[in-house]
Amino acid sequence: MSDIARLVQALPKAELHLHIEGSLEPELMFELARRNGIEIPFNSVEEIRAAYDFSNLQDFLDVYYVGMNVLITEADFFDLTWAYLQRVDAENVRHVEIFFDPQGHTDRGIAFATVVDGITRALDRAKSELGITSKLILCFLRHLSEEAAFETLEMAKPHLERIDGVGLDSSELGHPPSKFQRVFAAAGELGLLRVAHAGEEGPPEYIHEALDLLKVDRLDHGNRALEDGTLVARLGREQMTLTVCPLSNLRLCGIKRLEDHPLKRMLALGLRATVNSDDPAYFGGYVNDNYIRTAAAIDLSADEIIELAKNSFRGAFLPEAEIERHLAEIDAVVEGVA
Ligand code: HPA
Ligand SMILES: [Zn+2]
Repeated sequence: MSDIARLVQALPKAELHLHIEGSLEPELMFELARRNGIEIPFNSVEEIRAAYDFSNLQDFLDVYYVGMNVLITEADFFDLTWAYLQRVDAENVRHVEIFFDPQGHTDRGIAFATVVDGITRALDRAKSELGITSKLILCFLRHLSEEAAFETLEMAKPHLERIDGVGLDSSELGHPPSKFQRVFAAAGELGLLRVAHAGEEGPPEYIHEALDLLKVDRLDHGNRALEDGTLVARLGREQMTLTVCPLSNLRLCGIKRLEDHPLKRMLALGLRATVNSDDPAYFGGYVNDNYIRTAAAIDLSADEIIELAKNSFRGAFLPEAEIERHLAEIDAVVEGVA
């Protein structure tokens, strides 16, 4: 193992940008298709992997929504989530904030409760057996209507004890945050935290809207903020956490080569950037791979890697004392490694 890989493995980390449906590995997709008698347009695990050659976000989403059709029962959602949690436990991830896309399921006739019950059963087991803490974030699909988002928020109401926040994902271009201003306001009144994907493919204006209209507590991606100096200054001043996903950016062609990734520049500009996997089964790497491959490509120093791990806790929706405890753990690990 390289020195970088050893450091990344040793550091306690939080993952703040993970779509649980995007952790569906081809092997499990195949198994669930068989278990549930669902037809998928692939004949083998190799054929599934070969289809993961995307040229933009929409290209990926088209495959992602087909993949999630195999998720039917509470046990399926449990198995999916538990597989992810075991995987990141081995990478020394101590806290996760997981997105789920209820509309991808309820629109296929799956009960909202089936989805939440399966996911939360795995999260509870991770807490008791692995010591991994978690938050759960309901994402609205932005290519669908405001009305559909309100219906989804209504379905969530009996489950608010288990849902910590709302987010906004799916096709960004043509679906600005402003479309969801009212539903985010309603979610805020219910005491939910707010995040949104913005600036992944969309222009800086969408990031301004996420901040000003959706009143987000954290920003997902945010890469295109770098095109707008005023926005960069504001994000730095407010210490807004950006959940950056380098391998996702590469696979969805936001950058041509990982060497072109702006993560180092973001840190140098004083932005609170974090490293995350987004949809690890589709983008070729879990969180540690994102750290290690990016560090090698853009020459991140040990101090920058440590700062990224610290930022993952600073940006987490955890009580201040918990954050401080995780930061102290990182300091202790660094002392030990040094
Ligand atoms: O990377 C993503 N971007 C937008 N929506 C998504 N839904 C799952 N993954 C993504
Ligand atoms: Zn995402």
